[in-house]
Amino acid sequence: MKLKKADILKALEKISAPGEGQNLVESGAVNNVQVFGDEVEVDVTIKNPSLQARKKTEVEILKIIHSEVYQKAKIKVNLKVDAPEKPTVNQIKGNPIPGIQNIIAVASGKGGVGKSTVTANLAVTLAKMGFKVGLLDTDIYGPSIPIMFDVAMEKPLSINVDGKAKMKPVENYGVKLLSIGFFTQPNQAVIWRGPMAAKALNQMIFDAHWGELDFLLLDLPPGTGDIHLSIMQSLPVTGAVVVSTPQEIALADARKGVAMFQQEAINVPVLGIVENMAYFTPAELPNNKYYIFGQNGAKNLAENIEVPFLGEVPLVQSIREAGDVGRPAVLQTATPIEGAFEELTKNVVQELVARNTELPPTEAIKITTMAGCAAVKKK
Ligand SMILES: Nc1ncnc2c1ncn2[C@@H]1O[C@H](COP(=O)(O)OP(=O)(O)OP(=O)(O)O)[C@@H](O)[C@H]1O
Repeated sequence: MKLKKADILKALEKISAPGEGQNLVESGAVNNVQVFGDEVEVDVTIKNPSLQARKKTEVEILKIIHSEVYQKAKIKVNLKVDAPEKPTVNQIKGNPIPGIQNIIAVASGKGGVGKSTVTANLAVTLAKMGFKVGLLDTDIYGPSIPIMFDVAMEKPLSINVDGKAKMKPVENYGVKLLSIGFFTQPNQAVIWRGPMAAKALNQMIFDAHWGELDFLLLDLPPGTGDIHLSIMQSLPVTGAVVVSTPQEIALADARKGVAMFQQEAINVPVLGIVENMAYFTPAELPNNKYYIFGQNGAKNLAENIEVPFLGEVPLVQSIREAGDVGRPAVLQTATPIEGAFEELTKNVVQELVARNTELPPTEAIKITTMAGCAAVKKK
């Protein structure tokens, strides 16, 4: 028997395209029908990639041609799937905090690599550039921001905002600060259970009067634990910065830190990796570099896992001293340290701008130009 293409197409009109309101022919799913005597070949492309949809479409095509056109037709179905690409942009999660434009989480896999030191100097550099900056120390295990900003003895005041009692961040060096350390005794070992810590953090985020901020930096606890998850879930984190030393064991943990942000459930864009303690420079021999923890480790890691490398910070005694006395090192102007942090901060802002242009505008992302960034203008 000689089959007719028109009859086949008419029969195929009785099948609906999976996941679409139209039939297979109307929707354009049928790309081609070829007929050779009693043989039929149907090329069809559907949008639903599930195995069930593919099987169902194929079986329906066979059935309808057999029942409506010719029972003994020899049918070949070439089925392709053209699923719409998943949006590659990252989603902003959590409730936006009114007035806060960008939230940057600073993380490290391993403890003690200088995450708080980098966060503090990044915050002060952004403030020096003219941005409005807040820093939330979420490190429940060892909150060091109050010491690094010389405000360890201060307590946030309660103020009345629109009839509600709100916590007023402590301020120093142009940076608004809240830390879990303000609510614990210095000598007391606080054992936070996940939900308790999450509650305390939520209060510091949502019951605080941060006002207008261009950037809220989050100093995260080291590692990749529960607390990280609850922060990522309750806050629209714009991007993450991962700090590592060039040392092998720190790098292995930094890799995990990056992977945590990139997990599908978290999906926070990684702005890049910072190499802290990249080399040691003695004050009396400023041109000598000693690669105590190895050379370019974090830089190579960044290249390897294809995330931006944001910059390197040397291991310098004055950075440690500045942290201990509560005056971040970048406050000493015209030093190589100030220069290194300016370069780093400029790169962070640049990556943030790039990331914000790729995302649909939301309350959480508004910085779209480098205007106001003094370090950028200088270059
Ligand atoms: N580039 C640097 N040069 C000299 N000392 C540094 C440098 N970076 C950090 N330090 C010092 O190393 C110690 C650890 O730094 P920091 O507390 O910032 O690390 P961390 O990763 O935040 O630690 P934690 O795991 O406790 O959160 C501090 O004494 C700090 O002053």
